[in-house]
Amino acid sequence: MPRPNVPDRRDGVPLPVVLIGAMGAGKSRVGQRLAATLGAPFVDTDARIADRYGPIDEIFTREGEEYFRIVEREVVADALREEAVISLGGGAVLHPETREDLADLPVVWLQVSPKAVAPRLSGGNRPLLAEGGLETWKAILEARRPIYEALADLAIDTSRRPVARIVDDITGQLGGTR
Ligand SMILES: Nc1ncnc2c1ncn2[C@@H]1O[C@H](COP(=O)(O)OP(=O)(O)OP(=O)(O)O)[C@@H](O)[C@H]1O
Ligand SMILES: O=C(O)C1=C[C@@H](O)[C@@H](O)[C@H](O)C1
Ligand SMILES: [Mg+2]
Repeated sequence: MPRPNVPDRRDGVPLPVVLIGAMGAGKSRVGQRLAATLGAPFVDTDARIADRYGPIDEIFTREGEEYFRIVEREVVADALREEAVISLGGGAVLHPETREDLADLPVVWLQVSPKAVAPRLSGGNRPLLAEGGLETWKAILEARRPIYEALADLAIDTSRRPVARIVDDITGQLGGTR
């Protein structure tokens, strides 16, 4: 039976559907492609924060991470009410209210190995990786792994998979299952 707070389905995939995971796992890129495949709206909470408050690295520098998490929570809470594919920032799951919201929604955890993520991180502007690079990325992932694990309905390793295959996996595994 459909859940009351999962009001819509596209190709059998319940909406909203939420992508979580580490920096560079592919949440933005896979989310965009999944939304296009389903004909659903796409929301990237990092992009929305940047639209409303300016570049994320500048928010970190000017106001600090604690302030960023408050702003992020507001944007995430609004987004999770939309019938859309929603890609969260890597650390959005740190907020307890976001974890509560996600407990009732279909959540896909995109995973990636350190080896595969290294080249993906080279171009980005990620304030938490400004010092320590890949070692910092690994430490952040290990600290968050239990959270991602507890929230995920489906985990997909993106390390050596093209985006189209990942989207097929998601639609195949979530379609008609909830
Ligand atoms: N399956 C994939 N195979 C190869 N490259 C990929 C794959 N998925 C994403 N990428 C590339 O990796 C980089 C990071 O991807 P993306 O921005 O989607 O990650 P993200 O999870 O949204 O990261 P962040 O948390 O920093 O926003 C981009 O250059 C993207 O094109
Ligand atoms: O993993 C994180 O804590 C972050 C990931 C990015 O998506 C951004 O939300 C920001 O750079 C923080
Ligand atoms: Mg992203």
